[in-house]
Amino acid sequence: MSRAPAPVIGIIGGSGLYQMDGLKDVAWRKVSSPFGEPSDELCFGMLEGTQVVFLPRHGRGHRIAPSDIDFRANIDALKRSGVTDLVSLSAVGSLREDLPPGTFVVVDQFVDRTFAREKSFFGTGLVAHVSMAKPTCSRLGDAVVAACDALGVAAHRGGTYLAMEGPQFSSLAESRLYRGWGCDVIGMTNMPEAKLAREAELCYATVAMVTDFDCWHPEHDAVTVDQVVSVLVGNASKARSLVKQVVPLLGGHEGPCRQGCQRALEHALITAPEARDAAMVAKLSSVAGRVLGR
Ligand SMILES: CSC[C@H]1O[C@H](OP(=O)(O)O)[C@H](O)[C@@H]1O
Ligand SMILES: Nc1ncnc2[nH]cnc12
Repeated sequence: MSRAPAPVIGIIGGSGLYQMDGLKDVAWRKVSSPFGEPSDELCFGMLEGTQVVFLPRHGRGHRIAPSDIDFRANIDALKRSGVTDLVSLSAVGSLREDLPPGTFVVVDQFVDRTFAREKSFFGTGLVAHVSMAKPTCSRLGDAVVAACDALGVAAHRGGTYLAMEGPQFSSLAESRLYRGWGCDVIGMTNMPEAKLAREAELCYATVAMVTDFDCWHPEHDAVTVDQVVSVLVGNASKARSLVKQVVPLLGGHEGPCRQGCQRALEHALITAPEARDAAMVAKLSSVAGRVLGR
C-alpha cells in the first residue's frame, strides 16, 4: 500500500504577522494561480523536518484590504504548493466579556456576513456543494490547543467567528446583534477563506487572537487601529511561538484526516461529467484534481 504524503503545513498570517521566523532553508517564491493574484509571494521553509508554507494574508506591509484579498488565489496557491493542513492566524474583536484581549480562541464555527467576495471555486459549468456543518478540522484544533497549553498561552476551545465585510468596524447595533446571535468573536477575513479551504479539501483551523472588545463593551465605546495594533504586537510574538510548537505536532501525523476534510469533494460535484465546462475543469486541476481525475 502506498504511504500518504508527508503533511505540509500552511500558515496564513493575518494583521501583524507578515513573516515567520525560525524557518530553515527559507525561500519566498511567486506561485501563479488561474484564479488571480495571491496576496504575496509564498514563503517556503522547514521547521524541525516539516515543510511549512507561509502566506501573509494582507501582503507584506499590509497592502490589501479585507474585501480585496483574492481568497481563491490564496487557497489555490497554497494547495498547488502541496499544503495539506492550513492554520489561519487572525486578529479579532471579542463579543464576550470572558474573552479579553490577549486570548486565543480556537474557533469552530462561522457566521458569514460578507457579501462582496468570490466565495467558491465552483459555479455554472461545474457545480459543487460541500458541507460546512463542521467548518474546521478538529485534529488541527486539538494540536493548536495542545501547543497553547505547552506554551502557557490562554486558549479557549470552540467559538463562533462572525465574518463581516468591513473595512469599517461594526456599529453598536450590529455588535449587539451579533452578541445576541451567540457569536463569540468578530473579524473580516475568515470567510470565504474557510469555505474555500474546505472546497480545496484542506484541513483548516483558525486561531482567532483577540485584540479588542468590539464596540458593545461599555468601557470600550469605539475600536481603533491604534488599540488593535498595540495588542497585536504581543499577540504576534505569541503566535510565532505557537507556530513553532504546533508545526512538529502536525508534521508527525500519518494518514488521512478522520473527519474527512481531505475527502470533502467526494460527494459534492453535481454537474454530469459530459455537461462540465472544459475550461473550468482545467482551472480546477489543483483544487479538485483528485475527484476530476486530473
Ligand atoms: C487591523 S484590525 C482589522 C483587520 O484585522 C483582521 O485581519 P486578519 O484576520 O487578517 O488578522 C480583521 O479581520 C481586519 O482585516
Ligand atoms: N473589532 C473588530 N472587528 C472586526 N475585525 C477586527 N479585527 C480586530 N478587531 C476587530
